[in-house]
Amino acid sequence: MNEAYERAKQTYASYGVDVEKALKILENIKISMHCWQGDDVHGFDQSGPLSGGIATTGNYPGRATTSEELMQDMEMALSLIPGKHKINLHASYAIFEDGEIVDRDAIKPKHFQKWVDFAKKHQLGIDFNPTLFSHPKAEKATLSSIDEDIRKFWIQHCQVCIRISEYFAQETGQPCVMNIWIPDGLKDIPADRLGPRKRFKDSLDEILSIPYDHELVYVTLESKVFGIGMESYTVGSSEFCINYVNEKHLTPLMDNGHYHPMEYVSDKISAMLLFHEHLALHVTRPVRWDSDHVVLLDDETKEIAKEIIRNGALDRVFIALDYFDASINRIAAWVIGMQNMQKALLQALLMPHDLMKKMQDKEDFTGLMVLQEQMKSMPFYDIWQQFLNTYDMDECWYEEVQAYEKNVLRKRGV
Ligand SMILES: C[C@H](O)[C@H](O)[C@@H](O)C(=O)CO
Ligand SMILES: [Mn+2]
Repeated sequence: MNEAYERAKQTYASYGVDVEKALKILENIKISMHCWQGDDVHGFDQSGPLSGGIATTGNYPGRATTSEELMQDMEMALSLIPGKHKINLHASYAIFEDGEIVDRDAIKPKHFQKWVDFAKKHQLGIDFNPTLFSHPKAEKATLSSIDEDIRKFWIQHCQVCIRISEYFAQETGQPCVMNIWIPDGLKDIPADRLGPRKRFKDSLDEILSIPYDHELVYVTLESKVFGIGMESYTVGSSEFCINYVNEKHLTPLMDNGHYHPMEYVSDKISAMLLFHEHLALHVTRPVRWDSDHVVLLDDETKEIAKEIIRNGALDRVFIALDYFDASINRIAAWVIGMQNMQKALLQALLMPHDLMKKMQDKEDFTGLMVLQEQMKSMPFYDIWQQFLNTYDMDECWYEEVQAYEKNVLRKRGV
């Protein structure tokens, strides 16, 4: 018997919290792990620079440069993360064989068959993203382009991505969240804000005019307030995206790096849940701006988790991570972020939400503050250890990552 765990369980029980129930719920929560942390968002379909305001800093050795390496690294990371999850792919991670070169408007399910094999081997679901950046045709604008050929190219790209998303869902037996984000915008003050948004709307209408199984594919739309090179105006603003998903019954996607620094996604979740069946999240850590730092167990991550749990929205919120840090060991970056999301959810599951809500409703704000502060020094560590133990895991995972870095990553020569 684990005495520390049993004692901690009793401490939580004294607040009316059922620890075993919380652990059971956590076991079944899937978090979508983004493949692009492993190769600094390069992808396999082009060798040009990153674009669309996507930037990585750092040159930590061992970046994955092939699909084999990326899968090997993801496998390593997943072996250190408790539970069964999903992986999140971008279209730029298509795998071409025998010298085949296929542009993004013509990629097919077969170019992702190895990812499906990988997912099946590890019992993972797959989420997907059309890649509308880091491509010669994305230098200016994509779905809002004034150039009809370019706009059509990206419409076609998103349509083939819907087909690939259906394939993922059929093969894995789990729905695929397919997220559309465009980097279109302007560096300086626009003369016409309406035109590009009108073209973006028309493009989305055309993309979504193809039939697809709405039970298998959840199309989401991700807004952004600004980006590098589009500081003054983004076509896919929050208002645009929220209104569009409302009209078309799509799913909104909120990335917590995509708002003004004093705006919090945690505060937006309840409002979105009142009007949408589902909500998708990109959990990240914006340091002063959309810097996509590794997710920590910080206040906003914990608050996001609390909003999902206390509103009973686990089956309505798709949780994905979105960050890319090239300055530290990339496998550690995955493990830290994934485990922190799980820790935040577990902490939220271990809170007496009904009691707290009653206090708020009775306007007992002093009692509520006392209780909220007490929650911060609960014996969470012992519960987390118990969770790791059920998966034969412990806190010493970094030693395994260090050994992998020495034996595998450092031998790659990048
Ligand atoms: C790779 C990107 O993070 C992603 O496509 C998008 O979700 C984003 O957040 C752009 O800032
Ligand atoms: Mn994002």
